[in-house]
Amino acid sequence: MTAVSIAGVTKVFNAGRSDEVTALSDVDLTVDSGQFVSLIGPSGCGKSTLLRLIADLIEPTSGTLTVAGKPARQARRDQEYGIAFQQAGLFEWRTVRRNVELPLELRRIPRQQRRARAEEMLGLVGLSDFGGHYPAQLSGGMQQRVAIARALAVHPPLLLMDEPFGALDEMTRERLQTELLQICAKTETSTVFVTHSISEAVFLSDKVVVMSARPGRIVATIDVELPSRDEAARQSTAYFDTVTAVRKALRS
Ligand SMILES: Nc1ncnc2c1ncn2[C@@H]1O[C@H](COP(=O)(O)OP(=O)(O)OP(=O)(O)O)[C@@H](O)[C@H]1O
Repeated sequence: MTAVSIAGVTKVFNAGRSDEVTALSDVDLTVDSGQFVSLIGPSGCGKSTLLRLIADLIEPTSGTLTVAGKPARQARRDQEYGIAFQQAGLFEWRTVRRNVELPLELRRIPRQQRRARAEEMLGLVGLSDFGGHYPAQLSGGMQQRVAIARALAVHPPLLLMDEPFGALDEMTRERLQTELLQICAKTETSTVFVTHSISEAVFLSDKVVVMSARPGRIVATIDVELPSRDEAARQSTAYFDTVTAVRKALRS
């Protein structure tokens, strides 16, 4: 099964005006079911634009884009994906539990079921004891885990993440990377992940998509084959070789 299929997608902002920008030009990309794919590239190369197109937050100027085999618009209606951005984007006046319940409320899932699902998700991200807290009472890393729990609450087959760990310190970031991989494996979720970090992209991904700017294009797609996805993998030759390959692709 294909989680995301993008063919010949171009996105022009402000077409016909003096501030016209071709953010993406003729992009092809396939994300297979269960795959973890990272998008990496210089600032302004269209990573977030591509993610927003998949999420149907904006429309392509040309080309086709399907999510779970459906047009992006239909996939959004069917809540085929969850989204987590760099800012956790939690509602400060809602408890952690009620933040996670929000997408279920929007789906009109009965209260008891909502509560049970929220507890399950909080367990998954290691925050079972914090359901009654408010976001301001949590650290940045914990808030990010709540955002991931919320994105996964409707059990979406696809997770879209835009630099979700960008604001965190290195240690927290590495811990969350390992947790995210475990969660994705457990829930069989496909993921499209935007990052500026080569090491993060390589550690997390089955496939790293390298982009260039003006206009945004895919310049290389690098498959990642690591012996494992635990801390030991960060010391493996395959890991260092792949980091070098991504760095070279970014430089060219
Ligand atoms: N709503 C918009 N209106 C006009 N131009 C836009 C809009 N959104 C993005 N752009 C332009 O499209 C290009 C790609 O932007 P995008 O945010 O996708 O890049 P990015 O790779 O995610 O960058 P960064 O790494 O800095 O977050 C940029 O030149 C940006 O100025």
